[in-house]
Formats: sequence, C-alpha cells, structure tokens
Amino acid sequence: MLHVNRVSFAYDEKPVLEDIRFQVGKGEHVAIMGESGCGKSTLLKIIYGLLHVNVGEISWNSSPVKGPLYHLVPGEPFMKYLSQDFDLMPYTTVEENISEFLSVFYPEELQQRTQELLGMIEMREFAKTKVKHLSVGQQQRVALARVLAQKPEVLLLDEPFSHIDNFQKNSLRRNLFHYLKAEQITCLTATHDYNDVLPFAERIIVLKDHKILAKAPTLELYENPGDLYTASLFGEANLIPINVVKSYADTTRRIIVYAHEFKVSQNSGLPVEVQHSYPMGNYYLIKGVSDEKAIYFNSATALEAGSRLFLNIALETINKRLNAKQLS
Ligand SMILES: Nc1ncnc2c1ncn2[C@@H]1O[C@H](COP(=O)(O)OP(=O)(O)OP(=O)(O)O)[C@@H](O)[C@H]1O
Repeated sequence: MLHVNRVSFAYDEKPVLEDIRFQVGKGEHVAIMGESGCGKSTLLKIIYGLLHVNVGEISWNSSPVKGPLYHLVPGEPFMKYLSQDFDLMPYTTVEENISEFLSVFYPEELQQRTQELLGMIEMREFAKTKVKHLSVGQQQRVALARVLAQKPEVLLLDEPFSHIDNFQKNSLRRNLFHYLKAEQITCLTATHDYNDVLPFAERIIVLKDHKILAKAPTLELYENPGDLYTASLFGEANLIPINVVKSYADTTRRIIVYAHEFKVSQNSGLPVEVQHSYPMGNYYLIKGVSDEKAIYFNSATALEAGSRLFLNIALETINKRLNAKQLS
C-alpha cells in the first residue's frame, strides 16, 4: 500500500501542494488529474523521493519513502518514475536501453524479457536501432519499456503518452495498462487526457488550487463530477440552473450537464441561439448562447449560426446530479 499522508510542499514561498492525503493499494491504478500547473508532476516527484518535504510523509508497505536528503541517488529501488524527459542512452540501441538493468547472468531471461517489452511497446522492428535515430514518440515508448524492465512495484507515469501519435496511443495504452494489471504493478498516472483514465484507472484524484478537490472511483466521478472544473477534465460541460430546463422544478440549484447530455428540441426547454458548429467526426459540437452565457452541446448535424432552438435534459440525468453525494 502506498500511503501519502498530509503532504504539503512549496518550491519557494508559494504553496504548490497542501495537505495531500490518499492511499493506493497494490496493483491499483490511480490517475492524478488537474489543470496545468496544479502540481501533478510535483506530487509524483515527491512520492518518488526527488523532492524533500518538510510536512507530511510517504510510505510504501509501512516503510517510509526517504527524500533526497537521505539518498545519494534520489529515488527508491522498488519504484520507477517515468518523467517527461526520458533518461535514455542515445548512442546505444533500443534493446540495449531496455535490457541495461537486466542481469547478463541469465541471457535467456534477458532476451525473453526484452522481446516481451519490445512487443508491448510495438517496436520489435527497431530493436537494433540506435535511440538517437528515433522520433520523440518512439523514445517515449522505449523509456517506458526501460522502466518496466526493472520490474518496479510502483510505477509513476507523468503524461506517459504526451509525445505519441493517436495512431499508436490507443494500442499502447491498452498494452501498458493490461500489462501493469497482469503484473500487479501499482500505478499513478498524471495526465490531462481522460482517454488515459476513463477506460483504465480505478480511481481519480483531482488537484486544484494546491489541494485535492475530489477523489473517487473513476466512473463515479465521471457520472457525478460535482463541479465544473472536474467535469471539464472529461470534455465540454456546462453548469445549468434546473428550473430553466424544467419549468416545473422547484429548485434554483445548478447541475453539471455534459455536452452530449442535451437533447435538441424545436418546441420547449432551454432557449439557445447557435453560434458555431465544430465537426468532431461522428457528431458536431455546437457552441451556442443562452441567457448571454456560452453553452456547449452535441448535435448529429451542423446547425446554422443564428438559428434558435431549445435544449432538454433527461429527468434521469437531473435526478442523478441532484442526488449525487460529495466525492472528496
Ligand atoms: N523547480 C521548480 N521551481 C519552482 N517552481 C516550480 C518548479 N517546478 C514546478 N514549479 C511550479 O510548481 C507548480 C506546479 O508545477 P507542476 O509541474 O507540478 O504542475 P503540473 O500539474 O504537473 O503541470 P503540467 O500539467 O503543465 O505538467 C507550478 O506553478 C510550477 O510553475
């Protein structure tokens, strides 16, 4: 069990993290999400032991994780941190980079493990290529295989697919997260991208203004994000007063509504004037204006700018949001 207990941190005077506390079980995958600069990387660096914390402590299986004041080379042997700069050996080959930390006394195992990881990152045909001749995205994949070769118990991933094109990203995500589950490797992933999270992470921790804003099982948080900041991590979202969409509603409370949760109507509901239609592939994202505020909703077809229509929300969605409990 990884235990982050009441951690606060500042690089200088300004707090970056305040009173961060959570636990991650063995083999569990937890995502850390939040806007740029909210402290995701800093939190991973603290957990790995790269930054010294004066307030709070980190432990793994009840043993304290010691910071840079205690280790000549920072970092714990059972934990690996894949940072945004990859720490590769550019003048050696892909397979040499992956196998560097494997024992040469067991050549068969070394070969088998290197091949397995090359397969996982889908780079078998680049085994003999020098790393300096690879694209940045390919280097990121090699860096991933290199940390996994060391069989960490805990893996800290900082925007692990940031340089990888969409073509490769989906299969790499699936390969990686299935591999981590099969090996029961505990994983924390810092990311902006909900595609890294929704299908794969069991829980999400949301950071905002130095603190944990929400922590909850992934789908629970997605279904009931509680606030616009959290909802926006999953796509376009709006904050809508209920009595505007359901005229009979006896509450002025506002609920989160994702763009895909609106139904377009010509008759009644929330009046909207269309401003712009953005093609998204199999649907259009429409930007409209309602009561002088921007509103985003999906439509199967493009809508003409200036046209007027109404939006409805299913009663089920309204009830779900109204009855949601606080997820923090
Ligand atoms: N070495 C440093 N010295 C001083 N301030 C820093 C340092 N590294 C980060 N910061 C500041 O700490 C805050 C948190 O940065 P951090 O990189 O942890 O955020 P992040 O959520 O990972 O951002 P991003 O998603 O853009 O990578 C930011 O305000 C950043 O400017």
